[in-house]
Amino acid sequence: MSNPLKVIDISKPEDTVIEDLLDAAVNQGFLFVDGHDFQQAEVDTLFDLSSDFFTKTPGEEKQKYEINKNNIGYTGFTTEQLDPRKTRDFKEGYNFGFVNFKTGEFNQSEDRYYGRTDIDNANENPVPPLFEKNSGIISETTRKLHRIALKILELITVALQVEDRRFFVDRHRPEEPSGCVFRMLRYPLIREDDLEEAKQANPDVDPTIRAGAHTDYGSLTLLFQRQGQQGLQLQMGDKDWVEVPFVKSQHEGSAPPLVVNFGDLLSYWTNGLLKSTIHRVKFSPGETRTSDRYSIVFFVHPENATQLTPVPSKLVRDAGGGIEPTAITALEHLNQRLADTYASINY
Ligand SMILES: O=C(O)CCC(=O)C(=O)O
Ligand SMILES: [Fe+2]
Repeated sequence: MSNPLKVIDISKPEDTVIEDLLDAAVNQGFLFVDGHDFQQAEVDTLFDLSSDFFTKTPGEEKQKYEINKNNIGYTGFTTEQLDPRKTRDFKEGYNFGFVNFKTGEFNQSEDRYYGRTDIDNANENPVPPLFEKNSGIISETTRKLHRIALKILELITVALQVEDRRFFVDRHRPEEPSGCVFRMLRYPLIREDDLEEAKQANPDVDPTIRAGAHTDYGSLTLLFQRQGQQGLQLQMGDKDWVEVPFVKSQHEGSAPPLVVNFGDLLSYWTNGLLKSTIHRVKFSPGETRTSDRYSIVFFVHPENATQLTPVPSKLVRDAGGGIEPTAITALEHLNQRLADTYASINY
């Protein structure tokens, strides 16, 4: 499969990568990022952990950790609907949230996360025992992903010719409350749901679509996929759907490049200059896939209180054409999008 996306190596000197980064952000909204410091063995361990959780935990046990108002927990096969016009997504996921990226603590209680107390109430966002047992690698992974995200954001700041190169970094501080979520996802090979019923209600239902067409909400999304488990597709330009291939790292022993895309918030913040591209997950009919698709995703958001007034850059100003979008906070932006997606959960 040919690769329609750029691959940038963030371990290379800054001035050799920023042009490609900006070009990808402005024209495609997606790219591959190599030169992160994840080893293949490390990422294999994470995927093994994810498959252990999804395939070895009984359904009723998973329900005990069902997604809550903090966007933390397990989403089963009927919870999420990324494209509201279509059937529900046939996939399952587990969201880790309320992470302090300085200490690596995750699923903290609300009071502790917001700094109202030092005491953690572990029952509020309970961690399944398998993840509790492996909390070390989960913490390390989230911290590392956050550092990589900051590096990419700093490169974008330079590419956008913003005077203060820490503009985004200062608004994504690791220990401040934000909408950041670390997520494990599984799309089973065979779908077992009431598709017939869904088809009768809506003849447009396509059983091969596993995550409906959508854009991401935050600033950046970083994703690991596995060889032989493709399925992510993008809507770019006037082309129909473009497949994201699997590509290998240029670094010996390293995990594959991260798939990185820009979310609605960053697009809003840059007057639409950076693209938040529509994507979905689809299994091709009749393909010779032999395993489920697993992905590991990190959704990056700025600190909740961040005011989304346009980024101070001439490129951003020009993109706005003199029109200033309404200044809302990052939290307001996120809440609006979450309310649309989880229509069945009351906030
Ligand atoms: O699993 C994937 O490849 C894509 C997931 C995704 O787009 C999402 O969860 O927002
Ligand atoms: Fe997405």
